[in-house]
Amino acid sequence: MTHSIEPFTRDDRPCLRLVRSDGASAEVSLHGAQVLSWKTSPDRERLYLSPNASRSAGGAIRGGIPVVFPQFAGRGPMIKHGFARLLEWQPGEMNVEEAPTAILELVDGEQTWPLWPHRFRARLQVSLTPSSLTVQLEILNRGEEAFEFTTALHTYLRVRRLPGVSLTGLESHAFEDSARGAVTTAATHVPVRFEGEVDRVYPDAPHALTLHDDERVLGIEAEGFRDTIVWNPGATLAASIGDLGAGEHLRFVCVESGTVVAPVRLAPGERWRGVQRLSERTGA
Ligand SMILES: O=P(O)(O)OC[C@H]1O[C@H](O)[C@H](O)[C@@H](O)[C@@H]1O
Repeated sequence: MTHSIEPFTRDDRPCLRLVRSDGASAEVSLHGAQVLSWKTSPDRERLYLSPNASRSAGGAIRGGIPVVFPQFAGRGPMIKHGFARLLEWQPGEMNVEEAPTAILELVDGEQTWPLWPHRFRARLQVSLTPSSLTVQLEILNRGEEAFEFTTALHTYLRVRRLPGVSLTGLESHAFEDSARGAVTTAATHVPVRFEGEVDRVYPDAPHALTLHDDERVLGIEAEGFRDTIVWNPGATLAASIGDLGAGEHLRFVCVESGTVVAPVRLAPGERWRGVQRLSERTGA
């Protein structure tokens, strides 16, 4: 069997399914260019998608890999996390030769100008490499004035047992604690664990992290992105979020590669690229 990329519909939304000859697969929605599923084998889903995720045309989808652009969270005047996750992207080039690779694009237009008066092209490239998923976001300034943006790949990683989950690689780094008024907090010198709400921004964070979920191990590498965001809403907040629900916080952690503290500035004609790579290391 060879690799393939096929269109299909999920919850009334046009999507692409990438399949590797070794059985790995990924699904990407044109809505938001959002990766909704990554399976390293047919029965091994690695991403979390909420069973209560919005199915409405213009809504944000809770789970997978939302593309946050051109504003992270409330760090600016725009709607939370910007508009990229709310709009329909266009399918671009596809390649199934070495690794199934799909490109989706969003360019500025009447929908974006009222929100952000800049001329840009965003391109998301999703590649299904052996035991790994590589997602690259490229932003081009196609206008005549410089602009600034913040951005992130807001990855929801599925976990089997939240109390058995730890994230290593950030132990010696201070962070902004968004769950406690963004107060700067000294390095903890222990792996991140998820007991209650965790909402942290690690500025200029290391670019190789490891998520342990009991015996399962996942590598998270970033290039081009400066910061790392770690989020789990905890029980109380999860229960109050309509498209999550009681108990859903037990099924994921977000480990986000972003540039959110100091915005990226692009001169006319300039491009910026950020990559997040998820790699299955070991475990059943
Ligand atoms: O609910 P959303 O708009 O998708 O945002 C979900 C979360 O995104 C990031 O991880 C932020 O750090 C959190 O503060 C936020 O709650």
